[in-house]
Amino acid sequence: MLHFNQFEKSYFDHLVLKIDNIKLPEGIFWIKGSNGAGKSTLLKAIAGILSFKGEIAIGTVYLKNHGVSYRKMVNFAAAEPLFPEFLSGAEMIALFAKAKGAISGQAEHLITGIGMQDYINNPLSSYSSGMLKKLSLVLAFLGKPKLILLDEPLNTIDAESLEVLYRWINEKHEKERISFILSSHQPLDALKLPGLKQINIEDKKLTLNF
Ligand SMILES: Nc1ncnc2c1ncn2[C@@H]1O[C@H](COP(=O)(O)OP(=O)(O)OP(=O)(O)O)[C@@H](O)[C@H]1O
Repeated sequence: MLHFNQFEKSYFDHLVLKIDNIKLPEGIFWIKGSNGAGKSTLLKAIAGILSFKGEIAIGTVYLKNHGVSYRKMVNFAAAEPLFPEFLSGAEMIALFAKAKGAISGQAEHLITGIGMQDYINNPLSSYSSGMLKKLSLVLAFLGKPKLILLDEPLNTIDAESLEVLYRWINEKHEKERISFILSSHQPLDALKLPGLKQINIEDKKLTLNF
């Protein structure tokens, strides 16, 4: 599904990650590594929002050569999402829904599914960190991506929303064959995500533990 070839990411002279040649199959992956290991860096590179050396591709669609088509296939929720404070949640979702080609009704289904309907029209400046996190999750599920990247999705969301998130991931994977890469310092519940596979980042390298 996701192919890395001669991938290297450095910040100035500091090499963070080097992946010679790895093909990740379809699935749900938990990317693990200590603080500063490079998890967010990798997710941002896959999302196409960080420069890097080498190639990342989904099938035959290369991020560097087919940027628009590639980015349509990849959705990303940042660990600490930042949004324009003057917009409402509904306006933010409408923008993303259009950009991602979401079908009619999908956004409303996600908003009510995760319980945001009571404050969806309020300005984002009034949102708590958990409310912003839920918004970032809704945005990540919009459209029809092939891959959804969730950086620390468990941070700040309540137990009820976590159950919704597990259900959404399983449904999307089973029904639409969408793959997921999640980073989390908190343990992910393997019973609630059957087939969860682990990836490790250690010593600037990626190891597939499956
Ligand atoms: N914008 C940046 N400029 C310079 N160095 C950076 C930048 N972003 C990250 N780094 C460095 O890259 C390395 C990997 O950082 P990254 O945020 O990807 O780690 P992480 O595994 O997500 O960490 P954590 O578990 O603490 O969130 C760290 O050494 C960090 O200092």
